[in-house]
Amino acid sequence: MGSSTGKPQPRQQEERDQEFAQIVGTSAALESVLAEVERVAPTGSTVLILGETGTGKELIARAIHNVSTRCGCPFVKLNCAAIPFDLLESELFGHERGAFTGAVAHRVGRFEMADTGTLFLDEIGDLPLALQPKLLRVIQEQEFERLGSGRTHRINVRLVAATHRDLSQMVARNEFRSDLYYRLNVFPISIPPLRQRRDDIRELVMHFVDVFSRRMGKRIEEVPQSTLNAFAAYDWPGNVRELQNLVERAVIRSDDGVLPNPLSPAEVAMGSAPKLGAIEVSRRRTKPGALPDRAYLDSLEDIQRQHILRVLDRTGWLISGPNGAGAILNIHPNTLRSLMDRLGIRNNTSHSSLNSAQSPCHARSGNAKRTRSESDACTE
Ligand SMILES: Nc1ncnc2c1ncn2[C@@H]1O[C@H](COP(=O)(O)OP(=O)(O)OP(=O)(O)O)[C@@H](O)[C@H]1O
Repeated sequence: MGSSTGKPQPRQQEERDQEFAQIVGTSAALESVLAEVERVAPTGSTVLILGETGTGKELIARAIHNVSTRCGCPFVKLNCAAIPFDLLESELFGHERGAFTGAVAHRVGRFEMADTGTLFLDEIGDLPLALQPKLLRVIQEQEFERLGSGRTHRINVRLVAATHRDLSQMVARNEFRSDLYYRLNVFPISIPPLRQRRDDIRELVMHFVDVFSRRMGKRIEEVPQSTLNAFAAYDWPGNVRELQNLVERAVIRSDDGVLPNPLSPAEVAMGSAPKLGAIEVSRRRTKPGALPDRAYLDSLEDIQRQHILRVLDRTGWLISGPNGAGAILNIHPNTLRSLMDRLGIRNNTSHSSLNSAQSPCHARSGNAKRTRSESDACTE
């Protein structure tokens, strides 16, 4: 653990590195997240982890548990979005036999399973309003009753919750109870999206190349600069999970020891950062005065096409009206339509703008979070 007074000493640094061994990356943004983890872990306080899908919220929750005095006790996870409403209460608090139709035996809930340890409630923003007072009570009083029982159970559980939603906005819309929000928001930790910590990309790529090449028994001897440049310029809407999946795809595709660029043109168009990012990468690696590699210089049309596709993706392909792409791009809808025609942008799977069989919408949903099954709500 680092001291609270400044930089960790070498031994502390070594211990810290071991504790965070699974967390790859050395960007300043990630380092400051880890410093927050170190600060809060030993306190036992409730932590709220905020971040887009795939940024590593669960990894951070586990790190908080591992660095805390509860390490060695249970770490129990429940994904509130993965459990049907009717079953969620029983999952959390357990039930007695006969508590409801189908309750043929008594069942221990996640709070009891996590006793003395940590309960990680993922997607807390999806917790139904009806269950929120019960959760508030158990956080405040550390006691609850199983469904169908009047017996009160006392427990000692540290709660770590996570969400990709803006809970304060949900509170403003009366979709989330303010008292529960304040109780959860004791110590918020925000994990920045990968596009805001591009310094981590290279290390993550190397890490996952290592993981997948070992797993598949393949030798990857070279990760070309062009592949790294493509990764560095991409926007990563699915964050580290998406990067992990794309590296896996690239390792599967590699048959000559070289890691190919796994990003399809559709993915690049849908999720690319402003291409200046790529140019900057080239510039940084190019001798002063030399021109960046032409391969990374997009034509104006390419940039227009990518930007229009991104805006259309946001508006659900709505072109006119105050929420349409025309209004966002500040051009008349008819002008936008003719521009789309000229650039070959069409909203169907056969559009040819990207030379791809995949529609942009499909490309995006391919990157998006995989549907979680009930089995994701696992226990360790
Ligand atoms: N810094 C990192 N180093 C190594 N692996 C990482 C890192 N961040 C995330 N991952 C990996 O990326 C995947 C997604 O991470 P995780 O499940 O923790 O994200 P999440 O934010 O909880 O996602 P979701 O919101 O969809 O539940 C996991 O396989 C995790 O191990």
